[in-house]
Amino acid sequence: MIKIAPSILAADFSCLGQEITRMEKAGADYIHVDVMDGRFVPNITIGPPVVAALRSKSQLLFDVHLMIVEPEKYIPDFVKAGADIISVQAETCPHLHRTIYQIKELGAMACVALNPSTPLHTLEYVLSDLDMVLVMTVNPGFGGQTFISAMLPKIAKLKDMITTASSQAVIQVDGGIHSGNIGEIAAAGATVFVAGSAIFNSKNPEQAVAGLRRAATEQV
Ligand SMILES: O=C(CO)[C@@H](O)[C@H](O)COP(=O)(O)O
Ligand SMILES: [Fe+2]
Repeated sequence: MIKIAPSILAADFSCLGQEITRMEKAGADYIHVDVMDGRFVPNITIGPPVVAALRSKSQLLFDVHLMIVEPEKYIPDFVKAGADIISVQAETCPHLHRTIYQIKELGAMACVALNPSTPLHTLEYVLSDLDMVLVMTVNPGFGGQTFISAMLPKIAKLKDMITTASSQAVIQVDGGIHSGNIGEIAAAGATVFVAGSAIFNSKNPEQAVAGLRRAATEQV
């Protein structure tokens, strides 16, 4: 039930293929791919050709987090490249319902990400259409930031909204997750955990993944 998704933003970009294989061997469930455009966030990372090149390196689900403006222009390319889950930031989607259905019609799982300051009611009328909701627990753009603890009540409130809406959506969290805080985040209702620094900066990624999973599972 608990899913651990290493973010390759913290990987060695000179050998991303090997880094992904290393994460699969370490017991990861998903590979989290952060796509940044230098416009929605002040950082630039990778695009569909890199995702396509990495696709053959792992059987794991590719969880592609789009931190880009006008994501609807690029979603088909990312799905073609091998994305299994596409997350769009709600702040970039004036036609959010349409974008969610664009993702689903292309055969990928649809997720909407919310910045820390974006209210949950943005999702009120689309919650039952979603496979996952991503609560950003840092302001997007960089790895290695500190978890914003005000997101704990937000996660708990989202969990209630999902139950009330009889939605199948699971709650993902991303930013500043480590073995010391994952328990309380799981207790609030999250089940999918993105972790970059906590896994890639560890000397033993297998132990890091197992430790995160154990600490989260104990609280569910
Ligand atoms: O989307 C983002 C940042 O914008 C994340 O996926 C980070 O890459 C997570 O890194 P850590 O906070 O775990 O180091
Ligand atoms: Fe991310």
